[in-house]
Amino acid sequence: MAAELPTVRWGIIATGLISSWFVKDLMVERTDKRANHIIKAVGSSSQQKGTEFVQKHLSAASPIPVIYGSYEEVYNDPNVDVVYIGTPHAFHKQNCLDAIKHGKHVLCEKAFTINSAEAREVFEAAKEKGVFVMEAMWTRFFPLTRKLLTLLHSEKVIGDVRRVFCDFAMDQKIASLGPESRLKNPALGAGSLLDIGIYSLTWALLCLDTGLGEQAEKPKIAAMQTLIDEIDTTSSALLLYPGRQGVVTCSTLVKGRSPFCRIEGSEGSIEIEGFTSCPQAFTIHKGDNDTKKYEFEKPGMGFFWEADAVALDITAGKTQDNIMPWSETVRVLEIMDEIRRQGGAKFPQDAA
Ligand SMILES: NC(=O)C1=CN([C@@H]2O[C@H](COP(=O)(O)OP(=O)(O)OC[C@H]3O[C@@H](n4cnc5c(N)ncnc54)[C@H](OP(=O)(O)O)[C@@H]3O)[C@@H](O)[C@H]2O)C=CC1
Ligand SMILES: O=C1OC[C@@H](O)[C@H](O)[C@H]1O
Repeated sequence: MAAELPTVRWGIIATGLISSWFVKDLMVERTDKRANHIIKAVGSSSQQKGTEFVQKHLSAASPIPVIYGSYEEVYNDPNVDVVYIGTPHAFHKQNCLDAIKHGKHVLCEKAFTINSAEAREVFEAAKEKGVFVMEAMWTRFFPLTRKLLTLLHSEKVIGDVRRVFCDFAMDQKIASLGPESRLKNPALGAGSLLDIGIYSLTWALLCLDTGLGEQAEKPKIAAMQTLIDEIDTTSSALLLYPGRQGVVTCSTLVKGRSPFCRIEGSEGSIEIEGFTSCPQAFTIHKGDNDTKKYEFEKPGMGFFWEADAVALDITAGKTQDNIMPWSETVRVLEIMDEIRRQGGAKFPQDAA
Protein backbone atom coordinates (compact mmCIF):
# COMPACT_ATOMS: atom_id res chain seq x y z
CA MET A 1 0.00 0.00 0.00
CA ALA A 2 1.37 3.41 -0.96
CA ALA A 3 1.59 5.39 2.29
CA GLU A 4 1.43 8.85 0.76
CA LEU A 5 -1.85 8.21 -1.06
CA PRO A 6 -5.26 8.84 0.57
CA THR A 7 -6.95 5.72 1.92
CA VAL A 8 -10.69 5.00 1.98
CA ARG A 9 -12.49 2.10 3.61
CA TRP A 10 -15.34 0.61 1.58
CA GLY A 11 -18.50 -1.22 2.57
CA ILE A 12 -20.03 -3.18 -0.30
CA ILE A 13 -23.81 -3.51 -0.55
CA ALA A 14 -25.05 -6.56 -2.52
CA THR A 15 -23.14 -9.48 -3.96
CA GLY A 16 -24.32 -9.57 -7.60
CA LEU A 17 -22.41 -9.23 -10.84
CA ILE A 18 -21.40 -5.59 -10.63
CA SER A 19 -20.22 -5.84 -7.01
CA SER A 20 -17.93 -8.69 -8.05
CA TRP A 21 -16.46 -6.61 -10.90
CA PHE A 22 -16.04 -3.57 -8.67
CA VAL A 23 -14.25 -5.32 -5.80
CA LYS A 24 -11.93 -7.23 -8.11
CA ASP A 25 -10.93 -3.98 -9.77
CA LEU A 26 -10.20 -2.30 -6.44
CA MET A 27 -7.58 -4.97 -5.81
CA VAL A 28 -5.82 -4.65 -9.17
CA GLU A 29 -2.16 -3.61 -9.05
CA ARG A 30 -1.61 -0.59 -11.28
CA THR A 31 0.90 2.16 -11.82
CA ASP A 32 -1.54 5.07 -12.07
CA LYS A 33 -3.31 4.54 -8.77
CA ARG A 34 -4.22 7.71 -6.88
CA ALA A 35 -5.68 6.19 -3.70
CA ASN A 36 -5.58 3.12 -1.48
CA HIS A 37 -8.83 1.16 -1.29
CA ILE A 38 -9.61 -1.14 1.63
CA ILE A 39 -12.74 -3.29 1.47
CA LYS A 40 -13.76 -3.41 5.11
CA ALA A 41 -17.22 -4.96 4.90
CA VAL A 42 -19.60 -6.79 2.59
CA GLY A 43 -23.35 -6.71 3.22
CA SER A 44 -25.75 -9.16 1.60
CA SER A 45 -29.33 -10.29 1.97
CA SER A 46 -27.84 -13.49 3.40
CA GLN A 47 -24.75 -14.31 5.39
CA GLN A 48 -24.14 -17.33 3.16
CA LYS A 49 -24.18 -15.27 -0.05
CA GLY A 50 -21.82 -12.80 1.57
CA THR A 51 -19.44 -15.59 2.58
CA GLU A 52 -19.49 -17.12 -0.90
CA PHE A 53 -18.83 -13.70 -2.45
CA VAL A 54 -15.83 -13.05 -0.24
CA GLN A 55 -14.44 -16.55 -0.79
CA LYS A 56 -14.80 -16.23 -4.54
CA HIS A 57 -13.72 -12.64 -5.15
CA LEU A 58 -11.90 -11.38 -2.08
CA SER A 59 -9.84 -14.28 -0.78
CA ALA A 60 -6.68 -12.27 -1.55
CA ALA A 61 -7.93 -9.15 0.27
CA SER A 62 -5.95 -7.99 3.27
CA PRO A 63 -7.59 -7.77 5.71
CA ILE A 64 -10.46 -10.13 4.76
CA PRO A 65 -13.66 -8.02 4.92
CA VAL A 66 -16.24 -8.49 7.65
CA ILE A 67 -19.32 -10.25 6.23
CA TYR A 68 -22.78 -9.10 7.26
CA GLY A 69 -26.12 -10.79 6.51
CA SER A 70 -27.79 -7.39 6.17
CA TYR A 71 -27.11 -4.00 4.60
CA GLU A 72 -27.96 -2.20 7.86
CA GLU A 73 -24.90 -3.63 9.58
CA VAL A 74 -22.66 -2.14 6.89
CA TYR A 75 -24.24 1.30 7.40
CA ASN A 76 -23.62 0.92 11.15
CA ASP A 77 -20.00 -0.20 10.84
CA PRO A 78 -17.74 2.62 12.15
CA ASN A 79 -14.84 1.24 10.08
CA VAL A 80 -16.64 1.95 6.80
CA ASP A 81 -16.15 5.41 5.23
CA VAL A 82 -17.98 4.93 1.95
CA VAL A 83 -20.73 2.56 0.87
CA TYR A 84 -20.79 1.11 -2.66
CA ILE A 85 -24.33 0.21 -3.77
CA GLY A 86 -24.69 -2.57 -6.35
CA THR A 87 -28.38 -3.46 -6.03
CA PRO A 88 -31.03 -3.29 -8.81
CA HIS A 89 -32.20 0.21 -9.84
CA ALA A 90 -35.42 0.14 -7.83
CA PHE A 91 -33.55 -0.10 -4.50
CA HIS A 92 -30.95 2.59 -5.09
CA LYS A 93 -33.01 5.41 -3.59
CA GLN A 94 -33.67 3.61 -0.30
CA ASN A 95 -30.15 2.16 -0.07
CA CYS A 96 -28.68 5.64 -0.57
CA LEU A 97 -31.04 7.23 1.96
CA ASP A 98 -30.22 4.54 4.54
CA ALA A 99 -26.47 4.94 4.07
CA ILE A 100 -26.71 8.74 4.20
CA LYS A 101 -28.83 8.60 7.37
CA HIS A 102 -25.92 6.79 9.04
CA GLY A 103 -23.48 9.47 7.86
CA LYS A 104 -21.81 7.32 5.20
CA HIS A 105 -20.46 8.59 1.90
CA VAL A 106 -21.99 6.82 -1.11
CA LEU A 107 -21.02 5.57 -4.56
CA CYS A 108 -24.23 4.21 -6.14
CA GLU A 109 -24.46 2.25 -9.38
CA LYS A 110 -26.11 3.61 -12.50
CA ALA A 111 -28.89 4.30 -13.17
CA PHE A 112 -28.65 6.30 -9.94
CA THR A 113 -32.40 6.07 -9.31
CA ILE A 114 -35.54 5.19 -11.28
CA ASN A 115 -36.34 8.82 -12.11
CA SER A 116 -35.15 12.37 -11.48
CA ALA A 117 -37.55 12.96 -8.58
CA GLU A 118 -35.94 10.12 -6.63
CA ALA A 119 -32.45 11.46 -7.34
CA ARG A 120 -33.38 14.91 -6.05
CA GLU A 121 -34.64 13.33 -2.83
CA VAL A 122 -31.32 11.53 -2.31
CA PHE A 123 -29.22 14.64 -3.02
CA GLU A 124 -31.37 16.71 -0.65
CA ALA A 125 -30.65 14.17 2.11
CA ALA A 126 -26.92 14.16 1.27
CA LYS A 127 -26.83 17.95 1.38
CA GLU A 128 -28.47 18.00 4.83
CA LYS A 129 -26.10 15.37 6.17
CA GLY A 130 -23.01 16.84 4.44
CA VAL A 131 -21.86 13.54 2.92
CA PHE A 132 -20.33 12.74 -0.47
CA VAL A 133 -22.58 11.02 -3.02
CA MET A 134 -21.86 10.06 -6.63
CA GLU A 135 -23.49 8.01 -9.36
CA ALA A 136 -21.08 5.29 -10.51
CA MET A 137 -20.95 6.29 -14.18
CA TRP A 138 -17.53 4.72 -14.51
CA THR A 139 -17.21 5.38 -18.26
CA ARG A 140 -16.84 9.12 -17.66
CA PHE A 141 -13.67 8.50 -15.62
CA PHE A 142 -11.73 6.50 -18.23
CA PRO A 143 -8.53 8.27 -19.38
CA LEU A 144 -9.83 7.56 -22.90
CA THR A 145 -12.98 9.56 -22.22
CA ARG A 146 -11.10 12.48 -20.67
CA LYS A 147 -8.61 12.58 -23.58
CA LEU A 148 -11.38 12.40 -26.18
CA LEU A 149 -13.29 15.29 -24.60
CA THR A 150 -10.15 17.44 -24.45
CA LEU A 151 -9.40 16.79 -28.13
CA LEU A 152 -13.02 17.39 -29.10
CA HIS A 153 -13.87 20.50 -27.10
CA SER A 154 -10.59 22.21 -26.13
CA GLU A 155 -8.46 21.36 -29.18
CA LYS A 156 -11.45 21.17 -31.55
CA VAL A 157 -9.69 18.42 -33.45
CA ILE A 158 -12.68 17.86 -35.77
CA GLY A 159 -13.87 21.48 -35.76
CA ASP A 160 -17.43 22.10 -34.65
CA VAL A 161 -19.36 18.99 -33.61
CA ARG A 162 -22.45 18.59 -35.82
CA ARG A 163 -23.78 15.07 -35.21
CA VAL A 164 -23.25 12.20 -32.76
CA PHE A 165 -24.54 8.64 -33.27
CA CYS A 166 -24.24 6.31 -30.32
CA ASP A 167 -25.60 2.82 -29.72
CA PHE A 168 -25.47 0.18 -26.98
CA ALA A 169 -26.99 -3.17 -27.94
CA MET A 170 -26.60 -6.53 -26.28
CA ASP A 171 -28.79 -9.61 -26.45
CA GLN A 172 -29.84 -10.06 -22.82
CA LYS A 173 -32.09 -13.08 -23.68
CA ILE A 174 -34.94 -11.24 -21.97
CA ALA A 175 -37.59 -13.76 -23.08
CA SER A 176 -35.85 -16.59 -21.24
CA LEU A 177 -35.41 -14.70 -17.95
CA GLY A 178 -37.68 -15.21 -14.95
CA PRO A 179 -39.54 -12.41 -13.14
CA GLU A 180 -36.91 -12.39 -10.39
CA SER A 181 -34.34 -10.98 -12.86
CA ARG A 182 -33.56 -7.28 -12.58
CA LEU A 183 -33.45 -7.23 -16.40
CA LYS A 184 -37.01 -8.52 -16.66
CA ASN A 185 -38.99 -7.20 -13.71
CA PRO A 186 -40.31 -3.61 -13.99
CA ALA A 187 -40.61 -3.48 -10.19
CA LEU A 188 -36.80 -3.84 -10.05
CA GLY A 189 -36.29 -1.09 -12.64
CA ALA A 190 -35.83 -3.28 -15.73
CA GLY A 191 -35.53 -1.85 -19.22
CA SER A 192 -33.04 -1.06 -21.95
CA LEU A 193 -32.88 2.67 -21.29
CA LEU A 194 -31.87 2.67 -17.63
CA ASP A 195 -29.62 -0.35 -18.01
CA ILE A 196 -27.66 0.38 -21.18
CA GLY A 197 -29.23 3.34 -23.02
CA ILE A 198 -27.86 5.56 -20.27
CA TYR A 199 -24.39 5.00 -21.76
CA SER A 200 -25.38 5.96 -25.33
CA LEU A 201 -27.07 9.05 -23.93
CA THR A 202 -24.02 9.92 -21.83
CA TRP A 203 -21.66 9.83 -24.84
CA ALA A 204 -24.03 11.97 -26.92
CA LEU A 205 -24.45 14.56 -24.17
CA LEU A 206 -20.71 14.74 -23.47
CA CYS A 207 -19.82 15.10 -27.16
CA LEU A 208 -22.56 17.57 -28.11
CA ASP A 209 -22.25 19.90 -25.15
CA THR A 210 -19.37 21.12 -22.98
CA GLY A 211 -21.65 21.94 -20.04
CA LEU A 212 -22.62 19.59 -17.23
CA GLY A 213 -25.77 19.64 -15.12
CA GLU A 214 -27.31 23.08 -14.76
CA GLN A 215 -24.63 24.53 -17.08
CA ALA A 216 -25.70 22.28 -19.96
CA GLU A 217 -28.01 23.25 -22.81
CA LYS A 218 -31.38 21.51 -22.84
CA PRO A 219 -31.95 19.70 -26.18
CA LYS A 220 -35.34 19.08 -27.73
CA ILE A 221 -36.11 15.38 -27.55
CA ALA A 222 -38.03 13.02 -29.85
CA ALA A 223 -38.15 9.43 -28.64
CA MET A 224 -39.66 6.02 -29.27
CA GLN A 225 -39.49 2.73 -27.39
CA THR A 226 -40.51 -0.86 -28.07
CA LEU A 227 -42.12 -2.46 -25.03
CA ILE A 228 -42.37 -6.20 -24.44
CA ASP A 229 -44.20 -7.33 -21.29
CA GLU A 230 -44.22 -3.68 -20.14
CA ILE A 231 -40.46 -3.18 -20.29
CA ASP A 232 -38.58 -1.28 -22.97
CA THR A 233 -36.38 -3.57 -25.03
CA THR A 234 -35.40 -0.95 -27.59
CA SER A 235 -35.15 2.81 -27.05
CA SER A 236 -34.26 5.46 -29.63
CA ALA A 237 -34.00 9.20 -29.10
CA LEU A 238 -33.08 12.23 -31.17
CA LEU A 239 -31.48 15.13 -29.32
CA LEU A 240 -31.85 18.43 -31.13
CA TYR A 241 -29.55 21.35 -30.28
CA PRO A 242 -29.22 24.52 -32.37
CA GLY A 243 -27.09 23.36 -35.35
CA ARG A 244 -26.35 19.88 -34.06
CA GLN A 245 -28.07 16.57 -33.41
CA GLY A 246 -27.58 13.38 -31.43
CA VAL A 247 -28.96 9.96 -32.32
CA VAL A 248 -29.09 7.76 -29.24
CA THR A 249 -30.11 4.10 -29.44
CA CYS A 250 -30.05 0.94 -27.38
CA SER A 251 -31.51 -2.54 -27.48
CA THR A 252 -31.50 -5.59 -25.23
CA LEU A 253 -32.65 -7.83 -28.12
CA VAL A 254 -29.65 -7.84 -30.44
CA LYS A 255 -25.86 -7.89 -30.24
CA GLY A 256 -24.28 -4.53 -30.98
CA ARG A 257 -21.13 -3.73 -32.91
CA SER A 258 -17.96 -1.76 -32.48
CA PRO A 259 -17.36 1.09 -33.29
CA PHE A 260 -20.34 2.01 -31.14
CA CYS A 261 -20.13 5.78 -31.55
CA ARG A 262 -19.45 8.21 -34.42
CA ILE A 263 -18.93 11.90 -33.86
CA GLU A 264 -19.06 14.11 -36.96
CA GLY A 265 -17.61 17.60 -37.06
CA SER A 266 -17.00 20.36 -39.59
CA GLU A 267 -13.40 19.12 -40.11
CA GLY A 268 -13.56 15.34 -39.62
CA SER A 269 -15.04 12.57 -37.57
CA ILE A 270 -14.18 10.27 -34.66
CA GLU A 271 -15.16 6.64 -34.12
CA ILE A 272 -15.05 5.05 -30.66
CA GLU A 273 -14.43 1.31 -30.34
CA GLY A 274 -14.97 -1.27 -27.66
CA PHE A 275 -18.02 -1.62 -25.48
CA THR A 276 -20.27 1.43 -25.03
CA SER A 277 -19.79 1.21 -21.25
CA CYS A 278 -16.13 0.28 -21.54
CA PRO A 279 -14.36 1.98 -24.47
CA GLN A 280 -11.00 0.77 -25.77
CA ALA A 281 -9.82 3.08 -28.55
CA PHE A 282 -10.85 5.91 -30.80
CA THR A 283 -9.80 6.99 -34.26
CA ILE A 284 -9.80 10.50 -35.64
CA HIS A 285 -10.51 10.69 -39.40
CA LYS A 286 -9.59 13.96 -41.09
CA GLY A 287 -9.16 12.69 -44.64
CA ASP A 288 -8.32 9.50 -46.56
CA ASN A 289 -4.64 9.69 -45.58
CA ASP A 290 -5.10 11.43 -42.29
CA THR A 291 -6.26 9.13 -39.54
CA LYS A 292 -4.93 8.78 -36.02
CA LYS A 293 -5.81 5.99 -33.60
CA TYR A 294 -5.59 6.36 -29.81
CA GLU A 295 -5.45 3.07 -27.90
CA PHE A 296 -5.63 2.72 -24.15
CA GLU A 297 -4.28 -0.12 -22.03
CA LYS A 298 -5.79 -1.02 -18.68
CA PRO A 299 -4.84 -3.66 -16.14
CA GLY A 300 -8.42 -4.50 -15.05
CA MET A 301 -11.89 -3.43 -16.17
CA GLY A 302 -11.65 0.26 -15.27
CA PHE A 303 -13.80 0.71 -12.15
CA PHE A 304 -10.73 1.86 -10.20
CA TRP A 305 -10.76 5.25 -11.90
CA GLU A 306 -14.15 6.24 -10.51
CA ALA A 307 -13.11 4.75 -7.14
CA ASP A 308 -9.95 6.88 -7.08
CA ALA A 309 -12.04 9.98 -7.80
CA VAL A 310 -14.35 9.14 -4.89
CA ALA A 311 -11.39 8.66 -2.54
CA LEU A 312 -9.77 11.95 -3.54
CA ASP A 313 -13.05 13.87 -3.22
CA ILE A 314 -13.82 12.43 0.21
CA THR A 315 -10.28 13.15 1.39
CA ALA A 316 -10.64 16.73 0.15
CA GLY A 317 -13.92 17.12 2.09
CA LYS A 318 -16.05 17.44 -1.03
CA THR A 319 -19.67 16.27 -1.26
CA GLN A 320 -19.77 16.13 -5.08
CA ASP A 321 -17.39 15.14 -7.85
CA ASN A 322 -16.54 17.55 -10.69
CA ILE A 323 -16.88 14.92 -13.44
CA MET A 324 -20.20 13.51 -12.17
CA PRO A 325 -21.84 16.24 -10.04
CA TRP A 326 -25.35 15.82 -8.63
CA SER A 327 -26.95 18.13 -11.20
CA GLU A 328 -25.50 16.01 -14.01
CA THR A 329 -27.10 12.86 -12.61
CA VAL A 330 -30.39 14.78 -12.40
CA ARG A 331 -30.01 16.09 -15.98
CA VAL A 332 -29.47 12.59 -17.40
CA LEU A 333 -32.42 11.22 -15.43
CA GLU A 334 -34.65 14.10 -16.57
CA ILE A 335 -33.84 13.28 -20.19
CA MET A 336 -34.52 9.58 -19.55
CA ASP A 337 -37.81 10.55 -17.85
CA GLU A 338 -38.76 12.42 -21.04
CA ILE A 339 -37.69 9.54 -23.31
CA ARG A 340 -39.86 7.18 -21.26
CA ARG A 341 -42.76 9.67 -21.22
CA GLN A 342 -42.71 9.70 -25.03
CA GLY A 343 -41.75 6.03 -25.41
CA GLY A 344 -44.17 4.53 -22.91
CA ALA A 345 -41.98 2.71 -20.35
CA LYS A 346 -43.35 3.31 -16.85
CA PHE A 347 -42.24 2.28 -13.42
CA PRO A 348 -44.36 1.96 -10.28
CA GLN A 349 -42.19 4.75 -8.76
CA ASP A 350 -43.25 7.32 -11.42
CA ALA A 351 -45.89 9.86 -10.42
CA ALA A 352 -49.25 9.11 -12.08
N1 LIG B 1 -21.17 -0.29 -14.36
C1 LIG B 1 -21.41 -1.43 -15.01
O1 LIG B 1 -20.72 -1.83 -15.94
C2 LIG B 1 -22.54 -2.27 -14.57
C3 LIG B 1 -23.50 -1.76 -13.73
N2 LIG B 1 -24.53 -2.51 -13.31
C4 LIG B 1 -25.51 -1.90 -12.39
O2 LIG B 1 -25.37 -2.55 -11.13
C5 LIG B 1 -26.63 -2.73 -10.51
C6 LIG B 1 -26.86 -4.21 -10.21
O3 LIG B 1 -26.72 -4.96 -11.38
P1 LIG B 1 -26.18 -6.49 -11.37
O4 LIG B 1 -25.01 -6.60 -10.49
O5 LIG B 1 -26.07 -6.89 -12.78
O6 LIG B 1 -27.42 -7.22 -10.69
P2 LIG B 1 -27.45 -8.66 -10.07
O7 LIG B 1 -28.85 -9.13 -10.23
O8 LIG B 1 -26.33 -9.49 -10.55
O9 LIG B 1 -27.18 -8.39 -8.52
C7 LIG B 1 -28.00 -7.56 -7.76
C8 LIG B 1 -27.79 -7.86 -6.28
O10 LIG B 1 -28.62 -6.97 -5.53
C9 LIG B 1 -29.10 -7.60 -4.36
N3 LIG B 1 -30.56 -7.54 -4.29
C10 LIG B 1 -31.26 -7.02 -3.28
N4 LIG B 1 -32.57 -7.15 -3.48
C11 LIG B 1 -32.72 -7.79 -4.63
C12 LIG B 1 -33.85 -8.25 -5.37
N5 LIG B 1 -35.12 -8.08 -4.93
N6 LIG B 1 -33.64 -8.86 -6.53
C13 LIG B 1 -32.40 -9.05 -7.00
N7 LIG B 1 -31.29 -8.64 -6.33
C14 LIG B 1 -31.45 -8.02 -5.16
C15 LIG B 1 -28.61 -9.06 -4.42
O11 LIG B 1 -27.46 -9.16 -3.60
P3 LIG B 1 -27.55 -9.71 -2.10
O12 LIG B 1 -28.52 -10.86 -2.11
O13 LIG B 1 -26.18 -10.10 -1.80
O14 LIG B 1 -28.05 -8.61 -1.23
C16 LIG B 1 -28.20 -9.24 -5.86
O15 LIG B 1 -27.17 -10.18 -6.00
C17 LIG B 1 -27.63 -2.08 -11.46
O16 LIG B 1 -27.79 -0.75 -11.06
C18 LIG B 1 -26.94 -2.13 -12.82
O17 LIG B 1 -27.39 -1.16 -13.72
C19 LIG B 1 -24.63 -3.82 -13.68
C20 LIG B 1 -23.73 -4.40 -14.51
C21 LIG B 1 -22.62 -3.65 -15.05
O1 LIG C 1 -23.96 -1.19 -16.96
C1 LIG C 1 -24.09 -2.16 -17.67
O2 LIG C 1 -23.17 -2.40 -18.63
C2 LIG C 1 -22.91 -3.68 -19.09
C3 LIG C 1 -24.14 -4.55 -19.14
O3 LIG C 1 -23.68 -5.88 -19.14
C4 LIG C 1 -25.05 -4.41 -17.96
O4 LIG C 1 -26.31 -5.03 -18.21
C5 LIG C 1 -25.29 -2.99 -17.61
O5 LIG C 1 -25.93 -2.91 -16.37
